Amino acid sequence: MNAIPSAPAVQTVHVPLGERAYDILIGPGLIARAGAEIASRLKGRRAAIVTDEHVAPLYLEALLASLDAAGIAAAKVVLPAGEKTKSFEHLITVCDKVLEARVERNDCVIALGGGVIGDLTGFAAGIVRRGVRFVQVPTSLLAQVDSSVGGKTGINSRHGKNLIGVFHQPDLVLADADVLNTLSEREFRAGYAEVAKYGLIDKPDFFAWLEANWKAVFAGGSARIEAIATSCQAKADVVVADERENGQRALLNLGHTFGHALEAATAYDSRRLVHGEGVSIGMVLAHEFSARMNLASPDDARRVEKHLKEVGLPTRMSEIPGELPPAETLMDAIAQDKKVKNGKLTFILTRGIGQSFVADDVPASEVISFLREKHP
Ligand SMILES: NC(=O)c1ccc[n+]([C@@H]2O[C@H](COP(=O)([O-])OP(=O)(O)OC[C@H]3O[C@@H](n4cnc5c(N)ncnc54)[C@H](O)[C@@H]3O)[C@@H](O)[C@H]2O)c1
Ligand SMILES: O=C(O)C(=O)C[C@@H](O)[C@H](O)[C@H](O)COP(=O)(O)O
Ligand SMILES: [Zn+2]
Repeated sequence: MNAIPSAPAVQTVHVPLGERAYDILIGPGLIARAGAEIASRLKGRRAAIVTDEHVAPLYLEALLASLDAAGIAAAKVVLPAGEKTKSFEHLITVCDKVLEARVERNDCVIALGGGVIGDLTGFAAGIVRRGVRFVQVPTSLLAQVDSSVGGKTGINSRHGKNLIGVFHQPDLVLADADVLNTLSEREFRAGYAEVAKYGLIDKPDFFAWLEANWKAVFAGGSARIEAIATSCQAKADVVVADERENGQRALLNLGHTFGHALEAATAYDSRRLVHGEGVSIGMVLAHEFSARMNLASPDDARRVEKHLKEVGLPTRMSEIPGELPPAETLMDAIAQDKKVKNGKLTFILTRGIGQSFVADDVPASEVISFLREKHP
């Protein structure tokens, strides 16, 4: 990693996916520029903005004004905030609103919000008229570093997390760093778990840089933009190599097999657990499980836990408020994971910091006895 640059400026990460290629712009003032950026890239002059009730009062007017100034007429839909919004009920609302607004294939649907709004809106954009243009304006750290990039969209099912959805790449991502100033500390930390994830997958230098510079990242300014851009570049590289997760894209799931099971076990109740917190606990579990399988040193798991704890993230299942179901129920959720092939479990395991790999055919018996140990 480089030293922290002095002045925050807009950085561009290009995602070279052939006819689905797009830019991710990261920096200050991008909501004010959104209309101009969209108008210069897309032919349509109509849009539908989807946002949530926390983000709407903060940024919707500014986005509408920017679109209006660029000659783009926009409809809007404001949904409840939180993970439970990733549901069929709200998908229907968004699809109806987009159709009512006569958004055509060359027009666009804009997600203004965190990963919940991005995943839901991207799914709607992928299925209305069999696919309309899609612009991500991510407003949470998690959405800026992860969910707005790569084209995974979807909703949750009673059978588990993100089980219904499509791949639908955005045409543009506008990550306005200024908006992170209104994000709660808890949500900022949750997004940070996904930032740390990139270091733990295959960027040990980035992880070490985060250990040294996390306070500057939390404080804002250039270090934050640097961390967001590094994360987006890391994700873009993986997505370009394996857009539809036939192999190595599964690395981006580090910590998620356990994390998603915990989200399902807490009924997607954000008072108990949010996605990034589940990923934080899941990444520690993945490192501990790797040590238990004699793949990595227990010191690596301790180092990961130390850093995540230091920034204030939960690292243990016991930190989740309220009762958790037994290990067997967590296993049921894990068995519904999309990485399961022919009934065999796939986990992202590690040989050390920044040395993650995709492990097919992980014995369920090992996982259940590990879970029983961790959650007696
Ligand atoms: N598609 C992908 O590749 C991908 C990647 C990672 C996570 N995800 C999904 O993303 C979701 C989590 O996203 P999230 O952490 O952004 O959650 P979220 O969308 O629920 O946002 C977190 C909270 O912050 C609020 N908020 C967002 N931006 C704000 C701002 N600027 N100021 C004040 N409040 C703001 C929201 O209203 C919400 O209450 C999960 O559903 C997860 O599965 C998807
Ligand atoms: O983009 C990906 O690929 C990821 O796995 C990123 C994850 O951080 C994200 O939570 C994603 O939604 C998980 O996907 P899923 O396929 O496990 O539902
Ligand atoms: Zn995630």
